[in-house]
Amino acid sequence: MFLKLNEIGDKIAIAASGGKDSTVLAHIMKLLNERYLNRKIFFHWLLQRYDYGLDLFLLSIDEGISGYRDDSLETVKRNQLEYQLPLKILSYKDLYDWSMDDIVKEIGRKNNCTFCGVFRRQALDRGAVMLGVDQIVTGHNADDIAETVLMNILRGDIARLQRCTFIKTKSEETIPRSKPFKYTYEKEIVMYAYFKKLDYFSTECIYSPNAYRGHARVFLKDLEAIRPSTILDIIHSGEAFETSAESNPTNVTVPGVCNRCGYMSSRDLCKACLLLEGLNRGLPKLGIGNTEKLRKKHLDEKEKSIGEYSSSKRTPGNPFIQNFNDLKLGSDLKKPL
Ligand SMILES: Nc1ncnc2c1ncn2[C@@H]1O[C@H](COP(=O)(O)OP(=O)(O)OP(=O)(O)O)[C@@H](O)[C@H]1O
Repeated sequence: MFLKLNEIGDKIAIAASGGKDSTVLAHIMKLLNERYLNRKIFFHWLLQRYDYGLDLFLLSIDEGISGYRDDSLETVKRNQLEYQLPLKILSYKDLYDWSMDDIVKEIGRKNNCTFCGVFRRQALDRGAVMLGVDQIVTGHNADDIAETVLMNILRGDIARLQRCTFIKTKSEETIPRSKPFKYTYEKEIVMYAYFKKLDYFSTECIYSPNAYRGHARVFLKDLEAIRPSTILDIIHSGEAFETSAESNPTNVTVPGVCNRCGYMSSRDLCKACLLLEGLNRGLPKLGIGNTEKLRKKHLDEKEKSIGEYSSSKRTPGNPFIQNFNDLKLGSDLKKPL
């Protein structure tokens, strides 16, 4: 499985949160990569199977969640010493000027996971570019993927449903990501970590109790109690929806860059910049839910109020007359990579 996802000589960033999944992932990748120098010994062929020849890195994102991520990053640092792998840590505060603590203060505990997920995805991509890796691997397990399939069905998000079960992303515009634990149950990972006495951080995120994912998780656990194969059944159902870019235009992403941050995006303004724009303007709901509707509504309101505003007072630099098209030209929020 691991070898099929990677090629010998690949540079791989292991997305390390300090939790059980990514800790087990780092442990196993390190183990599979181990090189045995004494090749003349009798069981040479047996031992050589581990010699994957990958160039491994740990990549962690510090979302700025006091009492949670700071502690889990300490676990990552201990594992870095244990596994002797280079570690890169990037923080939301440095990349976006907002930590999750700041964001939650601004928007409350509803929808905060949307910000965290979008920012983390981009932060991991940015870290991967800095490290010059060919691929990112994450610790998503079978339970996580089944939850995602369920959530996409419940939200009617067909585009995501068609690609959420890919073991390796197929988009040409970003660094590929793979999920080697796609078919591994969470309980197997916990047992492995326990019996191998791995050092991992097991506290749930303090800002996620209200997340929609939590409801999908509870529902899934109830179903699993009735029918043990539920998790893999749901993944297989999700796979039945998988479509390639050739057969379905919704899966086609046009490679490009965000006009604001210059980072990879299939749209003029990437989702992270749209969310940031909302935060910086005191309109935190701007990038949540049906973005198109909100963009249009916001634009209409601006245009209406501009019409009521005396034209003599309008100046090109006046923020009052900025609309969303102006965002494409802006660079005030741009942070260097
Ligand atoms: N802050 C982070 N830094 C780096 N990678 C992360 C981070 N948060 C999540 N990931 C990656 O995404 C995967 C799934 O995220 P999830 O939120 O389920 O992680 P977790 O519960 O904090 O920890 P884990 O999945 O490692 O047990 C992780 O296994 C890890 O590979």
